[in-house]
Amino acid sequence: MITLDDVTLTFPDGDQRITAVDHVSLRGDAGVVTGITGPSGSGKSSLLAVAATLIRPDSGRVLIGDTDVTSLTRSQATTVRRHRIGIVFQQSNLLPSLTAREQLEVMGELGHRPSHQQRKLLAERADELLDSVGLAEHAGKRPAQLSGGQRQRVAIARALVNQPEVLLVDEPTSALDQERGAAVMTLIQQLTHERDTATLLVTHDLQHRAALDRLVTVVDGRIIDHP
Ligand SMILES: Nc1ncnc2c1ncn2[C@@H]1O[C@H](COP(=O)(O)OP(=O)(O)OP(=O)(O)O)[C@@H](O)[C@H]1O
Repeated sequence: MITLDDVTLTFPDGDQRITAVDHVSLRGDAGVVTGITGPSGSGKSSLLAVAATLIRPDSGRVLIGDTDVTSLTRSQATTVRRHRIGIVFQQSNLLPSLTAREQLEVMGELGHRPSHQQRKLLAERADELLDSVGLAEHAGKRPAQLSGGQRQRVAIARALVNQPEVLLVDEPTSALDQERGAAVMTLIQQLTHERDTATLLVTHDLQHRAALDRLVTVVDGRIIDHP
């Protein structure tokens, strides 16, 4: 579960400050895709960056499970981010020289040197995840050999390799056509249900509304409805 509790985030804007997130409280439950929508500039990505511990809010708290990540040091927050949060950005941000399997293995090895046994388990998990995103046969391919939709699937699998409780996804379909976009959204919903992740998914277009279990709308940094 992820909880944002009365979070406010401002950015400098000349000699003033602009409020990107304005007293937002939001809970993402395990096994639920919570969609966050709203107009351009309304603060969706800022909200996600705070949830990801990438930006510390001016005030308010972010809890991952029971851990208040806003009170952690930068290095403690990095550890939480690596182990408990998976992040998928608009562009898949894959490393060009690595195969699909290696993208996942590298993520699993970040920050520690795995034993032989751990490496073996990681390779198994990478294969299992690539299978679950429909890419078992493409595990040995590099990003340039994959389509946009396949690259986004690798990015989703990579985000799940450390078995995170929280999955944060920013506009996953923006580089995809409608059909591939729909397939990626359905996949995220299916993995959220199967793996019990608390998924927050930012999207400005609602043609894939069916793949969201819940939807909140942000306008001018505030959540305006909580259906
Ligand atoms: N690094 C930054 N420095 C200054 N202002 C910023 C920064 N990032 C975002 N903002 C401002 O904060 C507000 C919210 O931006 P944000 O990117 O979170 O909106 P968004 O809803 O994700 O927009 P979009 O749908 O266009 O991606 C905007 O007014 C934006 O200009």
